[in-house]
This record gives sequence, structure tokens and C-alpha cells, in this order.
Amino acid sequence: MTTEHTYRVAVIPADGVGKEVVAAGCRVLDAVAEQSRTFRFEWTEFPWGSDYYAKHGRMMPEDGLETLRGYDAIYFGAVGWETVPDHVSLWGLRLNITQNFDQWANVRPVTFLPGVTSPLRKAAEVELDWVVVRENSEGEYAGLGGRNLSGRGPGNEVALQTALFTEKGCERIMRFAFDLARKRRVKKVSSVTKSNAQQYGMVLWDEVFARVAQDYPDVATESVLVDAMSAKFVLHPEDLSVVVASNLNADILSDLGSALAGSLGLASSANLNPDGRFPSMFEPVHGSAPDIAGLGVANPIGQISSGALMLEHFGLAAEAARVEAAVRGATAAGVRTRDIGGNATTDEVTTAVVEALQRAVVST
Ligand SMILES: NC(=O)c1ccc[n+]([C@@H]2O[C@H](COP(=O)([O-])OP(=O)(O)OC[C@H]3O[C@@H](n4cnc5c(N)ncnc54)[C@H](O)[C@@H]3O)[C@@H](O)[C@H]2O)c1
Ligand SMILES: O=C(O)C[C@@H](O)C(=O)O
Ligand SMILES: [K+]
Ligand SMILES: [Mn+2]
Repeated sequence: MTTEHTYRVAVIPADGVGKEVVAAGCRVLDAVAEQSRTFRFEWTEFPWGSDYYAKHGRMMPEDGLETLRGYDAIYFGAVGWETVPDHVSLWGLRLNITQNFDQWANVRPVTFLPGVTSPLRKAAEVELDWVVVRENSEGEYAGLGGRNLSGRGPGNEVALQTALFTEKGCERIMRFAFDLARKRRVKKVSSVTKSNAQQYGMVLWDEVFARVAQDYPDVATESVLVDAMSAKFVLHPEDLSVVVASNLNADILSDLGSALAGSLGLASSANLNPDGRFPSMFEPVHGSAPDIAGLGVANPIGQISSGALMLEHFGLAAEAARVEAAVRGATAAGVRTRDIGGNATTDEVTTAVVEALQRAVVST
């Protein structure tokens, strides 16, 4: 008899299509676990999000973080609904977790899949594969600022939204990016900056990048202004391997990357606490997609692939690779949701992925 290891995972589908794609992701992960016979998942679902807010006036309970702390990982959907202001829902749930659990490294691969048409002509000619490493704890998301400064009178309100860059924060995300580059075929890190205009934070960012780069002489580097980098994503993406950027710059660039791969619904992400003091969180890059929520047509691939990142985090690299191969099997066979030119439902794509996994076991 084999002993099974149990991974205890907190599940937070939250809002909109999050509820649909998380269920799909759990189905695929359960299928992988069942095939392995060496581990299983114990899912604990938390009904937190905008519906919870309507009843309780907050996105998650006061002791929610304490509750989550005991889990091996968090599998997250998407947050945001019209009933709650977006800044309240985001800070109340996603940012509450990423910031308090110091999930400072947000890894967002840009993955091109067979059978999915990219808007980039180049994608048919060259192999494209890069990863955005997002600083996930400070920068433009430091939450520092204020409104309603007194004494200015009606019509004269001012607001401050301050970015915070610390040498330690910059250094840890850059070392993470360089370490990741060393494991990739193309050993290169591109730093995204805006130090021509932002003369304090981004100049510190550049200085730390140049200093850390000296410790990695085997890794090629470049420093590119964010506006030019957005053009580079479109015109010369074959030059990219690891792209390290501040919180907001990486947020924007990762949506661009997903769109270039074919859809926002394809992109996965890992919010990592590399120090291992807190659980890490795995979620698709996309949001709650209110325009298609409830229709059963959301693309589950970003969520499923985020599950593969979770497997990798648990040290189950072979299982992660099997999930990715099964996703490629499904898209190559033409089972696609409508955002990528097909007419399959979320369930049909999920079933195709599970079947591709099962075929892989039979053929080995
Ligand atoms: N990490 C998160 O939870 C997260 C991320 C982004 C946005 N949001 C929130 O989500 C809400 C909606 O934001 P938005 O519209 O800017 O971004 P969005 O990512 O939800 O949607 C943008 C577009 O992409 C499409 N899309 C997204 N996911 C898809 C999927 N799985 N399959 C097919 N199509 C998909 C949508 O239909 C829409 O047309 C807002 O409340 C926002 O704050 C949350
Ligand atoms: O930036 C955020 O935190 C919200 C969302 O756009 C995301 O990418 O997670
Ligand atoms: K998400
Ligand atoms: Mn985003």
C-alpha cells in the first residue's frame, strides 16, 4: 500500500468567472492526484468575495488571514463585482492576502499554445516564451497616499498616490528574476524602468538592478523604459526571457502578454512568498470578467495552468508538466472557448484536459 500525502489547499473562487474556472481547475488537479496515487488534495472552500461583502460588510472575515495561514497554499479565482467599488474589493481580498502574506514575487508566464491564434504574425515563425516577474509587495501598490486634504474647498480636492521603492524590495525581486533566468533556455533578464521621468524610485530600481546583475555574469541583461517595452512585447518578443518590473508596470505588461498569446483567459500566475513563512497563492491573471460571467463560457486554461504552478511549488514538477501537456493537447485538438475562436464551454474544455491527462497515462 502506498501512503498518500495530503495537500491542504484553501480555495477562494470569489467573484464572476472566478467561481466557474476554479471549479474547473480543482477538477483537473483532482484528476492528476488520482493518477499519481502518491498525493491527494483536501480542498477547503471559503465563500469570500463580493457576495460575502453584501452580507457582512467586508470581503473576508476579520480572522480570515489567520485561517488561511494554516493551509499549504491558496487557490484563488478573481475578485471584483459591480456591487462593491473595485478598490474596496481588491484591497479587501487579493491585496489583503498578497501583501499581508508577503507574497512578493508574482510570476506570470506568457505561454503560446498550439491551436490558438496569436495576434502576432511572428508567433507562427518563432518560438515565443517569456515570463513577467512582478514585484508584488510595494511600488505603485504601496497603498500610501490620501484624499480630502482639509481647507481647500469644494472643487479643489487633491489626491496623493505615492509609490514606495525600497532597496531590499528591489533587490529580492531582482535576485528572484536572475535565479529564474538561470533555469531557462535563454539566460537573460530585462528590467522595466521609467527612470527618465520617475527620478527617485525608478533610479533606485535601476541602481539595484545594475548591482545585482554583477553577481550573475552568466545572465544577459537589458534595461528598457516601460513605454518602449510595451512596443518590444509586440515587435520583438523573441528577445525576451525574464522581464522584471514594478507592481503596476508588470500588471499592465502581463495583460498585454496574455493578449498577445491569444486571450486573457490563458494566463496563469503564482503569488509566491519565497521565504516560505506564509502560504503562496495561485490565480489566473484575469479578473472576474463580468461581461461573460454566468454563461459557462469562460476559458479555464489560466486557472488550470495556475494549478500547474501550484504543483510545481509543491515540488511536483512532473505532474505540473503533465497538466501543461494536457492543456496543449486540448487546444491542439481544437477544443477551445470562444475567446480563442472556438465554441466549447468551460466544462467541455475541462473535460478535454482531463481526458488528455488520462490518455497520457494509458500511453506511458
Ligand atoms: N486578480 C484579480 O482577481 C483581478 C484581476 C484583474 C481584474 N480584477 C477585477 O475584475 C473586474 C473586471 O475587470 P476587467 O474587466 O478590467 O478585467 P477582466 O480580466 O475581468 O476582463 C477583461 C476582458 O477579458 C475577458 N476575460 C477575462 N477572463 C477571461 C476568461 N477566463 N475567459 C475568457 N475571457 C476572459 C473578459 O471577458 C473581458 O472582456 C474588476 O472588478 C477588476 O478589479 C481582478
Ligand atoms: O493589480 C491587481 O492587483 C489586480 C489585477 O489587475 C491583477 O492583475 O491581479
Ligand atoms: K485573478
Ligand atoms: Mn491585472
